[in-house]
Amino acid sequence: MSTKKYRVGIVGASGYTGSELARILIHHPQSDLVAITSESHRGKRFSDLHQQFSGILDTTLIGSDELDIQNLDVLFLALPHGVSMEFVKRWMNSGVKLIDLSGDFRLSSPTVYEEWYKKDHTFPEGFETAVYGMPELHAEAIRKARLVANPGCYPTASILSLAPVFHSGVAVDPNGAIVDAKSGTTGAGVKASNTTHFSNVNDNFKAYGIGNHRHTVEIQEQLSFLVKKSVNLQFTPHLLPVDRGILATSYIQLTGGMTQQKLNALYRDFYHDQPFVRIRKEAPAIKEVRGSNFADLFPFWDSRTNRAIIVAAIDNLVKGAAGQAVHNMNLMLGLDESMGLLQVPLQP
Ligand SMILES: NC(=O)C1=CN([C@@H]2O[C@H](COP(=O)(O)OP(=O)(O)OC[C@H]3O[C@@H](n4cnc5c(N)ncnc54)[C@H](OP(=O)(O)O)[C@@H]3O)[C@@H](O)[C@H]2O)C=CC1
Ligand SMILES: CC(=O)N[C@@H](CCC(=O)OP(=O)(O)O)C(=O)O
Repeated sequence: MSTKKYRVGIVGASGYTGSELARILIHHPQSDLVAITSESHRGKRFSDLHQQFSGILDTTLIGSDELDIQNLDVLFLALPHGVSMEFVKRWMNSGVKLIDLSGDFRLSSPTVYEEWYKKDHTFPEGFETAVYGMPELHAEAIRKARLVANPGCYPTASILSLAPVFHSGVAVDPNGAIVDAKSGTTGAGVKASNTTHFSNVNDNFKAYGIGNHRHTVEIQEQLSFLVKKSVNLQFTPHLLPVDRGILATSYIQLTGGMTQQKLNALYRDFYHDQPFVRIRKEAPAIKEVRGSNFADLFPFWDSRTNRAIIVAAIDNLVKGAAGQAVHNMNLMLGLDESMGLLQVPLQP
């Protein structure tokens, strides 16, 4: 078995997913983290910015204009949407494998993007090449991809929850599904804002983006792709007073004839060869996946209302972002898909 080291770079080092990528990649046996960029902190050391890396990763940050792109095998873009597309445009034909953590290339077309993100797309050509990076659904395409659009954190929890039932065709009305999701504040990025201000988050809990959050269309499109017809669903996010974690509870109306045993079998069969989806016997808690790449699912059949209720827990920064991105890298490089990603969750 080859033990070749692949040369890897991260753009956007000062952000949360940039730091989480570094945390995973430094222990990845076949990655060599050779370049980390920061526009706002170039010249500083990575560990000056993220002090938990002191003595572990003291690499000097460079500007993205200083990157020796020809010298890299893989480049992660951990940038805000709207910013990332310019970098994809610049490096699309450089030969480097690009993994974009933003939402810039996740949707089916620039038109859908502009409708939901309320901004112009400056690199529409990228949509022809981009592959939606959810390994549980698109592993074959990801293996051949030059540009992977890494999924959003809420869509990761939501799509994994709904896919087995939608794929089996037992939902009464695929348009009637409801996803009620809650996220920790790191989902909003490193920049302080009124929303993430301590006094507004601590001892508090609120819904936002009701009826119009951009992740609604991302979830709908992936499920539509799976069932080969248009899907409309209800998605409501909430902000939790915790650092990390997403807990999503999904409701799908079924006809009778379902049992708890059959529902469990549906989920176990759909994910039987997936290393990071764990089908649980009880509802998972966010601390049971914290710091790990696992997505824990609990399918529950409510015979009283004929509803399947699926509770999902992920770490938004790992399975919802950096971990899933490294999983995509493994597939793109033809490596064991779980390489460097089998950390045990940090509990308590
Ligand atoms: N946080 C999460 O849970 C998840 C995030 N994502 C997506 O991943 C991407 C990165 O997220 P995250 O790490 O949380 O974001 P952050 O806001 O924490 O970090 C983004 C970084 O991008 C760099 N940057 C470069 N140009 C700009 C610019 N014009 N404006 C602002 N920042 C800029 C900055 O780093 P520097 O100055 O060092 O270059 C900044 O720290 C986003 O697209 C996000 O939507 C996806 C799933 C989950
Ligand atoms: C808690 C929180 O604010 N979460 C973010 C989504 C997280 C994310 O990064 O999603 P994208 O990659 O699709 O932008 C939000 O609701 O906007």
